[in-house]
Amino acid sequence: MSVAPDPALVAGLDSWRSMQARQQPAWPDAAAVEQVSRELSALPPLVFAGEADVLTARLAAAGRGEAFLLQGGDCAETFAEATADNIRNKIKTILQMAVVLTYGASLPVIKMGRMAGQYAKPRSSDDETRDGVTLPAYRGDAVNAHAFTPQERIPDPRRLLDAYHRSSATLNLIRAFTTGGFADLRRVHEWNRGFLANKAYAQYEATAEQIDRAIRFMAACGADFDALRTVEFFSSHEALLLDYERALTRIDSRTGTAYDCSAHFLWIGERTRQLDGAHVDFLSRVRNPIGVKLGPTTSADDALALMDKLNPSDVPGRLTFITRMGAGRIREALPQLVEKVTASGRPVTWVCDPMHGNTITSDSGYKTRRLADVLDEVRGFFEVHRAVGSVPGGLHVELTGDDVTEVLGGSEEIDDAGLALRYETLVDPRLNHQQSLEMAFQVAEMIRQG
Ligand SMILES: O=C[C@H](O)[C@H](O)COP(=O)(O)O
Ligand SMILES: C=C(OP(=O)(O)O)C(=O)O
Repeated sequence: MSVAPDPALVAGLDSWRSMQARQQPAWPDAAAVEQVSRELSALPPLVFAGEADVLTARLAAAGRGEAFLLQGGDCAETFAEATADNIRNKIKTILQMAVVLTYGASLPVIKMGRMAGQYAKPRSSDDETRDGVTLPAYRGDAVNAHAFTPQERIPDPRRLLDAYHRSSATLNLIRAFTTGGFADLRRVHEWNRGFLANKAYAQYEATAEQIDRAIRFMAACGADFDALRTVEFFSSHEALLLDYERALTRIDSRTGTAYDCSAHFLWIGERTRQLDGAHVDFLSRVRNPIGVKLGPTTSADDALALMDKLNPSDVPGRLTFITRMGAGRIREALPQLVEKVTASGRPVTWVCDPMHGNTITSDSGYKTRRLADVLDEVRGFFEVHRAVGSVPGGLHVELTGDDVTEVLGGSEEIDDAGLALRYETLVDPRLNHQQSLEMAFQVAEMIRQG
């Protein structure tokens, strides 16, 4: 039997429309946006509310130190790259990192992609100028195209429908890979095939061999391995384009409450987390587990006020704070936040995004990051939580399963000249497959030390 929603709850889902919504595209035609919203509202949800509830329970465990979140994927997914090869390589990378973390740290790892919906980006500037020509900035494939022509840069709401369909196809393949046998832990070696031999892969092979031996031993003892065949894999993206998120929000017939069914987990970005802003209001009204990015200027009072607004009933796992302070600032900026939030005794899951506070421009002009800074921020995150007695609950990273050259350093020693070889991202630099594995080994060690 379905539960009827409270009419006030349904009306509240549109209250963001009278608030300031930052980082929205300047859509040229409001009627076209309304038409697309109607079409999206009539399409099936991408996820089931019950799956979001399972994730809330998993994130609650991460908040208590009984699990660890690994959230990773592109800075910005693109329509052109929503291919089987790309999706498979990203999943393989996340599965491999998860194996390294699970084995190294003896903790269950919650696997979540910045995938199947990460098609919109907040930007520092509304415009981009090249050779004296100024056009609207690229805001992700859900909004406009990257090509630098006046026509391509005009925000087009029909792209929201494309974003929905690409997300749907991506999620379909993710579900096939993660439940159809590809993610079976007994294939742990095969996820490494096709990558060139190097230090991180050799280290991975050694771990995989140990896991294999343990599995063979348990099999010989008569253990039942059905549970190893499938893995839980959750989708997530920044809930930036409120017309899209609203249209994908549905009333759960089991409970009469609202879920944003565009993904299992949605987060609010550093640029849109104003307490009286539209994004915070909208996500306060859906029941998914949600995150908020917190940059180095966040005060403890900001964090506490966000908890009041976004998780007034103190549901464990509902609210994740994703801190992105920068390696140079985390040790001074994070303690005051963590101390006060911890002293409140209220549940929050703390996750480290070591990417967004460490962006630099290289001498040759590439937007990049140093792997050393990224790892140093993760180290600082663990140090602060250990000192305060709180729980470092996870990692949020921009990565790809491919062999790109966007982040400096790592055992391949990518330098400024090397960036030009395969710099493919349209917005922010991502760890490549090897750098991602290197990071997993180091983070497993950090967890183990605790
Ligand atoms: O991914 C994060 C932001 O969208 C990105 O850093 C903004 O980049 P910009 O400063 O190039 O606009
Ligand atoms: C824009 C992002 O991050 P932040 O809001 O932390 O800058 C992002 O994660 O894509």
